[in-house]
Amino acid sequence: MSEGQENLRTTEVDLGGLVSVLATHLYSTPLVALRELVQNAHDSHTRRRLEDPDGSTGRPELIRVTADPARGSIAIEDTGAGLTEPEIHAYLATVGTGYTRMLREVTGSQELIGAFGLGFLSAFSVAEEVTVTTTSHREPGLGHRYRSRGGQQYTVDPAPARPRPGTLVELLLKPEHRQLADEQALREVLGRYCVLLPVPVHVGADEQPVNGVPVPWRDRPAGDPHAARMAFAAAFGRRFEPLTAFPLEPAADGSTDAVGLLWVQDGGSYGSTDNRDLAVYLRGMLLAEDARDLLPSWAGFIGGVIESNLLTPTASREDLQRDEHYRALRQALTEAVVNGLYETARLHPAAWRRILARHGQELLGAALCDDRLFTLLADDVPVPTSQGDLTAGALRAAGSGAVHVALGSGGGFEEMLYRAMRVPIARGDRYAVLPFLRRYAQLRDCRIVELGSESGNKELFREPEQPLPADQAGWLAAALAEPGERLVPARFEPVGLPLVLVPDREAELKARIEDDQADARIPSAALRLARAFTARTDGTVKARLYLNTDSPAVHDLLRAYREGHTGAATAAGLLRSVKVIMAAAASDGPAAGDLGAALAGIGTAVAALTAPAVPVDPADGLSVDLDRLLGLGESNGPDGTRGENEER
Ligand SMILES: Nc1ncnc2c1ncn2[C@@H]1O[C@H](COP(=O)(O)OP(=O)(O)OP(=O)(O)O)[C@@H](O)[C@H]1O
Repeated sequence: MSEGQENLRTTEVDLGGLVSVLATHLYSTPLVALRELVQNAHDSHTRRRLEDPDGSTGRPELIRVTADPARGSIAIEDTGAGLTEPEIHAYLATVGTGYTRMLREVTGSQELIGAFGLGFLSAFSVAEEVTVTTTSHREPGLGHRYRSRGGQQYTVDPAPARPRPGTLVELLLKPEHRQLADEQALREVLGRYCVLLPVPVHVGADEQPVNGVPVPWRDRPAGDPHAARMAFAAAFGRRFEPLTAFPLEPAADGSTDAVGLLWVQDGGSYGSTDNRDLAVYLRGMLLAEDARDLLPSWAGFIGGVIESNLLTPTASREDLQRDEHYRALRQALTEAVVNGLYETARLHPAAWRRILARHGQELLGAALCDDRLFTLLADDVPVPTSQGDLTAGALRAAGSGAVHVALGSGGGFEEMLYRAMRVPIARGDRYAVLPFLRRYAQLRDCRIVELGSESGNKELFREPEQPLPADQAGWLAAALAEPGERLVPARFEPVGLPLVLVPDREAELKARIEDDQADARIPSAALRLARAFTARTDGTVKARLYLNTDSPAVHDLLRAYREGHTGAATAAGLLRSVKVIMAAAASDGPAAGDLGAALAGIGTAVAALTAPAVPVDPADGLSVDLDRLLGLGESNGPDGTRGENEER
């Protein structure tokens, strides 16, 4: 004995506490107890076949689960190997040890499910008393009855031999779990848990097993494989109808053994919808009911069932270890979804059209996350526009070779102009539309006009022939623009329109995306993409005030200013009011300026222009400054002098 080993002590186990934790806290739902017991019954069938391949003691046939609502009990009956009395003590009643794992190690059988020697304990999470009556196929004339309340102590007594080898497990349910004693509920739960188990599982007196639907990737059913896939998907997918179904094949490089079926669900999806639904089976038993994280995050419309023997379950068998097989499976599933969508587009055009119509919005985002998907979808996926859903190609054709997209949330002056020209405009405020079209334009080498951005507006608002002198531009900016508005002299149609305020849509978009982030409504991948596009916007310029240098009204205004005309400020005040009123009419959001003040400004200007001439006292040469009187600001000309027409 080495130094210090004389102090070696054995750790004490508080069996009562351990049993209680395992029985009541290991699993997320009491239904798992049913799964564990059916799985034990199934393993027992496999054991019997392995130990008695010739069937000298008869053949295992089926598993039957019955409920007695009056008594509040459930019974699981199998025709498997049964247990001898020593086996009851050594395996059933010893926590952490099971015969099943040993048998798998010896035989290498991949059909055996049990591994931890824990599952039976889960019976005590739902039952106040558990009775196991069993006859081993090795001792067909003997019967034993195990009985326990709570799992910590148990008795085993002789019992009449069962008519055939096998085991009957009876659960007297705790009052809070009595509702489980309902055969219809059992059909639903077991239909999902057992769908891939080869041994038939019947509920109550049913002649049809709950796992009677042919498994398309196993049974290779005769006839149309697509029809068989659709039938399985329709039977399994509880919430949605399948629009199409395609297989998950084993990876060619052997990185994953997973096989199964994926389908596109009916039921509209939006950018932020996540209806991913993936059930994972291990050796035929449901392991993870909602393993959505194995599917790509953009595939919110995909459902599926897969099975793999390489995955490792956690001890509760409700989740999977995140090991290299898990990662390889994720990769394989992404490939399978993309391949499946390609196959659907090629072989099932009607289903493809329905998928595009149902999931168009989400596919726009998906296309951005996967290059192959982008190639598939670029010309097919509908984009929401001012003229309904159109493909990017149709949008481009109608825009004379350019794709027009509005950055704002609808309306707006620039959009109005294009609508008048009957050019459809994509709704850039919708999920993924803007980055999708930017990428499309890059890929197809076409022009993209982003209405509301500075570059997009250049298409509408042309440079003036000559720049405005700085003093005139400065005066106009002070007289017409509010803080956050930038005055931009430009030429545009119609010339009758002297000025127009165009909000900076990129700044709006940025603000909205930051809002969305707070709401966590957009999946993070899509949000990152959107933010990358708005990162260059600093948001300080909230709107551009385009001043039409072709407009006669602007010519007159500038002339009046240059000449020091007192009416210049009155006219500018009037235009400022017009600006605010037009902006309010064009926007569906809050008014860009103070609408009340703008309306009042019109009245003030009209009053100023129609006020009776005030007589001038030639003695002191003073005149009444109308503008000052009206509170519209200084009316000084560039040099601070008054114009010759000031008394008019
Ligand atoms: N219905 C049954 N028929 C025959 N043997 C059974 C039955 N149920 C349980 N056993 C025996 O009891 C052992 C312990 O069962 P338990 O469910 O606790 O663990 P397991 O199935 O081996 O592993 P796991 O915890 O992974 O389910 C099994 O290995 C098996 O030998």
